Amino acid sequence: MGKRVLIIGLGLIGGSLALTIKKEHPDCEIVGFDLDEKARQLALSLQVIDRQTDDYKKEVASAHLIVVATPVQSAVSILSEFQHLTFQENCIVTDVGSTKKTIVDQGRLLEAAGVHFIGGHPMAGSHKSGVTGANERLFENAYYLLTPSKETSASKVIQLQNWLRGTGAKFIELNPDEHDHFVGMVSHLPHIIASLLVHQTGKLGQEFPVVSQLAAGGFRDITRIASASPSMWRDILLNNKSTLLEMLADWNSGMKQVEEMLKQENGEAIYEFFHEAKLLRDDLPVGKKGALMPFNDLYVDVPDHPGVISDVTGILANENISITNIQILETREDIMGVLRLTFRSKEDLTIGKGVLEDHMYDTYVTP
Ligand SMILES: NC(=O)c1ccc[n+]([C@@H]2O[C@H](COP(=O)([O-])OP(=O)(O)OC[C@H]3O[C@@H](n4cnc5c(N)ncnc54)[C@H](O)[C@@H]3O)[C@@H](O)[C@H]2O)c1
Ligand SMILES: O=C(O)C(=O)C[C@]1(C(=O)O)C=C[C@@H](O)C=C1
Repeated sequence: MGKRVLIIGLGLIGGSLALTIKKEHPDCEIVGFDLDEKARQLALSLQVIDRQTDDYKKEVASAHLIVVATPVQSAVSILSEFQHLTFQENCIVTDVGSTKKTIVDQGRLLEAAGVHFIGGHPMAGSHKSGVTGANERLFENAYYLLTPSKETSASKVIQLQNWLRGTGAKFIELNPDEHDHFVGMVSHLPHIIASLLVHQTGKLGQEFPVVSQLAAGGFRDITRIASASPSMWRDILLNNKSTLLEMLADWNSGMKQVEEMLKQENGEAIYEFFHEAKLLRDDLPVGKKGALMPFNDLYVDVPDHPGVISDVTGILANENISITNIQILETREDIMGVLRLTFRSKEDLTIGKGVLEDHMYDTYVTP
């Protein structure tokens, strides 16, 4: 009889992890629970899970791996309920929450009772939520952050990585404070900024509806994430409050400096502000594995006329090169647009770049 995995929270991340676990461990049984009955039924009919339960507490005792994949606040409550339950001796409990300190503090109480808890956070996702967006390749090449405590045995960490190896992610260990600080900077603060930008634009758009039509590639790129789940992000902010308050104070003082430069029409300072940002941004690890940049992406300038996308994909298909994602970054009438193609590997990217250039397309690895 194979092992049993219990996934609590059958949304984008829980569903995607269920798929990756099943891919690498086809003999295991994946049991799924979600508060929302529709999500449970959907996960079952999409074959993301093998079986659903409406009472996870009954399943805990027979599970070898338990993944809590709910929004952060619910994850903390579920872990606190776990204290009253009985687990198999070798069961590993993990989570996927975007903040770690409060969850790990709760998980540690379980460790004290002999349960192996290891906090986790795959640094990949989407602004989409729900099991319909589940994708077994979501975590490929991404960093998967783990926050074992000093007491967690190395063998348990390796066992968890083995369960999760189908993600194709790169594991990194951080302590929960480091995690919340670093991820606060590269994920949580940007989310607040993107959302405020949408609010400010929305206000202007109420008065001048044309504004929303003017919003082009730049606005779309910087605000895509504002379409994500509000309840997920409410929980993230509430669970990373002190870090984010410090970062917002820094942000406000940075904005004040920009305001001063502008009031004084200090062109030199404004130039330096943008120049330094450009150098820093250009120096980010493009092409290397990293939480900040997409991987194996090629940008292709394309004229905005019908058939161009099938021409590009056809050229690649003739060379047997698969693309894992294609995105149109900018489409303005009669003006050049940009396609972002994501390849499976660096080799595919290099060959794809070569053949597209042979067909007179302009391509770039950095946008
Ligand atoms: N979306 C991302 O980009 C991303 C990336 C990495 C980590 N995360 C983290 O993963 C977790 C899940 O995010 P998601 O994007 O999958 O969200 P989601 O909204 O797609 O799914 C969450 C699911 O949890 C269920 N749920 C809520 N409370 C529950 C409870 N008490 N018991 C059982 N089920 C419950 C919801 O019904 C929903 O189906 C969050 O903690 C989030 O911070 C998200
Ligand atoms: O790509 C996106 O849409 C995301 O917002 C993913 C993202 C991120 O900020 O990078 C969001 C939250 C998660 O905790 C991890 C990843």
